[in-house]
Parts: sequence; C-alpha cells; structure tokens
Amino acid sequence: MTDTSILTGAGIGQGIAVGPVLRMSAPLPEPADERSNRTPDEEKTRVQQAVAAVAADLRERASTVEGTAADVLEAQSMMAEDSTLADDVASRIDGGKTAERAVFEGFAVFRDMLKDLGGYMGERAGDLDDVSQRVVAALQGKPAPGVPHSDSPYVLVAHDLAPADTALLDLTKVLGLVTKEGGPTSHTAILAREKSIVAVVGAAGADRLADGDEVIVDAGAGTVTVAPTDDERADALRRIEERAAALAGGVEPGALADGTAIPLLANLGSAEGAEAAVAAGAEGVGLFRTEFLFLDQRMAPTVEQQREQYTKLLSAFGGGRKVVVRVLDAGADKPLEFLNDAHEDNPALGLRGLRSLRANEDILREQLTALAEADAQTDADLWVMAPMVSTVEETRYFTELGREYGLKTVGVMVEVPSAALLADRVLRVADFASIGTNDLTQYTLAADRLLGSVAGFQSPWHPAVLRLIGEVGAAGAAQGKPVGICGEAAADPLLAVVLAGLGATTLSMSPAALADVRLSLKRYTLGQARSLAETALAADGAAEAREAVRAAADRFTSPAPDNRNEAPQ
Ligand SMILES: C=C(OP(=O)(O)O)C(=O)O
Ligand SMILES: [Mg+2]
Repeated sequence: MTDTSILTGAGIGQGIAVGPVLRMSAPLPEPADERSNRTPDEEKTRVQQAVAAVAADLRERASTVEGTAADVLEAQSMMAEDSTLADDVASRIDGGKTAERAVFEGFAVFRDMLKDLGGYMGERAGDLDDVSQRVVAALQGKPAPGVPHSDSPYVLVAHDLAPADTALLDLTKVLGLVTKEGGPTSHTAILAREKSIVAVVGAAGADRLADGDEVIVDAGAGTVTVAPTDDERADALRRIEERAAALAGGVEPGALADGTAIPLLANLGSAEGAEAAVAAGAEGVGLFRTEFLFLDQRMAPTVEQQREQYTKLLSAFGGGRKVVVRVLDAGADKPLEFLNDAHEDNPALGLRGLRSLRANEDILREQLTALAEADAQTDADLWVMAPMVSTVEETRYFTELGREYGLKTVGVMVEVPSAALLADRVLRVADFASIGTNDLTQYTLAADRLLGSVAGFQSPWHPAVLRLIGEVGAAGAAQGKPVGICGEAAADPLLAVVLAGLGATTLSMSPAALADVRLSLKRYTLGQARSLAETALAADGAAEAREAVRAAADRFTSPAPDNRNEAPQ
C-alpha cells in the first residue's frame, strides 16, 4: 500500500504507535489430501510424537511467563493433548490419511464447532488453529510459524496472532500490533490489554499491509493510518510524547480538571492482583469478584477458607482504603455448582446473583460471617454489595442481613433495568449503588453478553443504558449516596468522562486501564463532563453517541478560539 488510507478495527487501550510494518510469516499451506504411504501405526506414532513436542514447547513457554499469558499457553498445551481430538485424528489415519492431513482436518472440525458456539468459545477457535499449525509444522520438521525476528522496532501485522506468540512478544521491538481477525474479547486482545501493547484487532484490510509500509496505529480511535502524511506523522509523534509525559507524571488520585474527585478503583478477582493494582494507582477496590475464588469448586467454600482470602485482600488496602466486596455472583457466565446446578434454558434470566444466594441463605450467611471477621482483623474500609438485585425488597433483604453481621456499609449492584428505574427507592435503603454496566447493557438491549452474533448490541454507549445510569446518578446525588461504576464501561477513557457527567462518584476497572482513564478525566471539568453526558443522551444509538461525544470533546480540548464555548461548570 502506498497511498494514504485508513483501516479501522477494535482498538485495545489508548496508545499510539508509528513505525514500519513487519508481517507474521504466512501460515503453512494446507497439507495435500493424498493417501499415506506409511502404515496407520507409523502415522499415529508420528502424530503422538509431534503432539507431545508441541505440548511440551507450549508448557515450557508457559513456565517463562505469568498471569493470563501462562494460563493461555497451558490451555493450548491441553488442547494439543485432548483425547477426543486424538481419537478423531486416529480414525482419519485409519481411513488412509497422512498424519499431516488428519491433524489438519481433525483440528478444523473442532475449530468450526467452537466458532459455531460464538462468544467467548468462538474466540478460542484461533487458539486451536494455532495448535494445529504447530503440530503440522512439527510433523514436517519445519519451525512453527511465528513472530518475525528484527533488530529494529516494528509494527507487527498478522492475520490473527496466536496467544503463544502474543504472550512472548519482545516489547522492546514490537511498537504495536494490528490483526485482521479477532474481537475485543479474543485472547490476543486480552493479552495486549494486559501487556499494554498498542493494538488494533479485527482491522479489515490488514491483510493488504506489506513489510516496510509505514503505519500509525491509534488504539484510542481504533484506526491504522497507512502511508501517513508528514503532518499526520508529526501529530502522532507529538501525541505519543504527550501521553508518555502524562503517564510518567505519577499516580495522582483520579479527578476532573476542576479538581472534582473521582476516585479510581480496581476490579480484582483474587488478592494476588492487589499489589499490581496499587502500583498502577488504584485508590482501592471497586469490585472484588468473590466467585472467581471458587469457580472450580464443587462444594461451598468454608468460612475459614473465605476469611483467609478476604483478610489477604483487605490487608493490601490498609490505612482505611476502600474495598468493595461483592458476595458470590453465581449463574450464566459464572456457574457455581454449589449454588445452582439446575438446568435453565435461559440462565441469564434465572436463579442467579442474589437470587441464588437467597435460595441458599446458609451459604450467604457464611460469606457475611467471613467478611465481618476479616473486617475486624484489618483496617481497610470494607463495603459489601449484592449482585443482580432487581427489586427494592431484595435491597431491603440484603442490607438488613449485612447489618445483622455488623457490616457498616452495605449496598447493591445496579445491573438490571428495574433497579436503575427505581434507584431513588433502592438508594433510600442501600448505603450505595455500584452499576455493573456489562449486565446492565445485556439486559437493557436484550443481548446475551456471551453471544458473538449479538455482540453489536453490547455497547454501554447506548443512550438507553446511559439514561438508566443517569437515573442512578441523579438518585445518588439527591440523597448524598455514592454511585460507583464497575463494569467495562469505566475502562473506556472517554466514556468514563460521560459517566462522571451522569453522576458516577467512583470508577472501577481492570488496573491496566487506570492510567488512561486518569489522564482522560483530567482533561474535562465537571461542567464539560455533564455537557458531554447530555450530548450522549441525545443520540439515537451507541455509535452516534460515541461519535457526537468525541467531536464535542475535541472542541473542549482543542486550542482557542473554540474553547470560548466552554460549558458552564
Ligand atoms: C461488573 C459487572 O459484573 P460481572 O461482569 O462480574 O457480571 C457487570 O455486570 O458489569
Ligand atoms: Mg454483572
């Protein structure tokens, strides 16, 4: 590509990168479908050896990294050795196929099954393709297709990047990443977010980029500018410098430009993440997902087991810092057998969240006991909340129970439109509300958050979702009760400003998002945030809201004379 053109995709984070393209080596050609001239036993032995070598290599890579990267690589090594897949490949070899062809076909069938499932499972299809390529390469004695080697920095462009490769990218060389495939919840995106790699995934047209093409990757805008003009390049380099300077400016508390405090908190699923969250500037925890501690358990956790975990977490936030713990949120995307193992045709609308705890009140009481005991042992400021509350009556039930255990601050999550619409009454009872925008969006737009086919509906920018958030913000302001946001929406730097304008008093997000949100809040006054919220509410849909807010926000931050139109504070 030589003429300036712009590709669009899903940006991960807010970074910008400028540099020459280097492409991933092309995938291996499809193995020929011809009869094997080896015996089936010989071919099966070859497959076993190749699979064992690939699995060992993936495990070895897993041992050199941590966190999600290690989990992904472990999961891939298990895919390689999956016995159902092995049986499928063996039966193809019995039918006369070569080892290479049998692996190619067998893995493809399972890949298609995952793709058909859509959502999170569909996103795993790429992981399986990568394992298949690695096994075929091992069978052919070729190196596994992977990241190119370069001594100078470059923007890596790939059809889709395998998790094994993303996990091990040399970040001193890779300036940014562009892929044609993959969505915002693909492993590539998850790992890019975790490693703060400037990335645009799912960029249509990325396959046309060639080695040496100069590109600007703008993750915040979700664009890749090919063959930029001198002005575009200079502007991008200036913004890179500005962002680096601002991010290096230390971790001040979250606040708007006029000093209005918007504390920035972390979403955590285990106490292990606490140290990194504090290092990233988390002022406390806005959502501790307790069910993540017990997802693979068949039995309810004991009080002791829980107390130990909660004490560890609270100790990391001593000195009176706030930690909001959510009681177990079972159901739909987070199944907990010990709370509800019934088959439900529509689990998102079933016995989940507080409903399932109420049906197992002994488990809820044990959790509150453990929380109260951990609270007594530490000096963090513990707040406790219930998930999936849909009525004022449920709010009353939970807050009364919490107070029975001596918990000082007891609130509810607003994730269901009914709770948002009656927020004034809910907040008369609860000490605070925390809005879970992931579920609130799912229920407002009637779009299963796990289903790829309806992913287009899952945007918290939708004015219907924002109007509900505004209801809660207004009720909180009227009654002087805190209203936090703890869904993914809070991690979107521009939407975070809109949320502050709608009345959010704290924002909680994955720690990797804190720096960019902090930076974004600092650009706008409360008056401007409210004006941007009005702009979003007036739009017809999510895309229109985001576009209108982006344009209005640019007018606020661009140099005079436009700034004279600044909204009143
Ligand atoms: C924060 C939320 O809870 P979870 O994602 O755990 O359902 C939400 O629904 O926005
Ligand atoms: Mg939720």
